[in-house]
Amino acid sequence: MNLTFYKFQGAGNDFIMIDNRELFFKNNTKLIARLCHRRFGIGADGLILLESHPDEEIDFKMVYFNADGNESTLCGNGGRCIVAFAKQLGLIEKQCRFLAIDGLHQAHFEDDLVSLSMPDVDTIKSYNSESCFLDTGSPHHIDFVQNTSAIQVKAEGSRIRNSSLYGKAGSNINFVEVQDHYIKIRTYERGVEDETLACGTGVTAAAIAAHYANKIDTEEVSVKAEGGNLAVRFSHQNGNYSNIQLIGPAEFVFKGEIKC
Ligand SMILES: N[C@H](CCC[C@H](N)C(=O)O)C(=O)O
Repeated sequence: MNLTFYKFQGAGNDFIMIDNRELFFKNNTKLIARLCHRRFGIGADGLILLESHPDEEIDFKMVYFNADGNESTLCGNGGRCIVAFAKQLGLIEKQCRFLAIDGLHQAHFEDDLVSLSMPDVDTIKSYNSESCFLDTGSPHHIDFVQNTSAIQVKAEGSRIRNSSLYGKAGSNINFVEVQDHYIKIRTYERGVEDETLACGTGVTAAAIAAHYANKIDTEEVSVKAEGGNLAVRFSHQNGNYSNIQLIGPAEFVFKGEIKC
């Protein structure tokens, strides 16, 4: 059987996109892991299905799988890429509403960037002044560091992710450096089990954590990831964060067919 797929990337976080409105592709952990494999497959951080939704007010449904083949929680960059994919398919124009595993999301285009609504954050667990945990649709551990370039992200990220701190479910691990007018981030991603060039829910978590820790005082934060620049906007009141938007590029790379 030949499978048609589209490859997209958002700040270097890359995904295999499949138009699954005919429900042709069935969830198969081994197959998804092979498709995401950088040598034996197409290669990607994750695979995303675009499916129809019965409610005409909802443009489509998003189903996300990590590179290990397992379905996972919200993918922020993947959410921005599926919006660009839906536009390329002619499903939407300038804005949309779609359903993901954590609920409804709105998205719109800002010039050639995609802005995605992210879930509210009202609980942040501070371990100390330089470390915390929060969930932005996916779980994120944040360590504030002096210099992200000096971090052995795969080794240190894997150690924390697999420690007793996060049990079997684990967490994504972010190393964040706060500069005057932006923050830098490097992320070890759960389910990829390696550093990715960007992580949308991680970028969102880093911006909110930096504001919560009084390391920044603006409600719009520029974030430099290894694979590109993103921005996070939010409203804040008494430790509650709402109207959160993740803004950044979401680009088509190529279309292909693969026997599977
Ligand atoms: N690996 C993450 C999901 C994808 C997150 C990332 N790709 C993003 O853009 O948010 C997890 O299992 O929690």
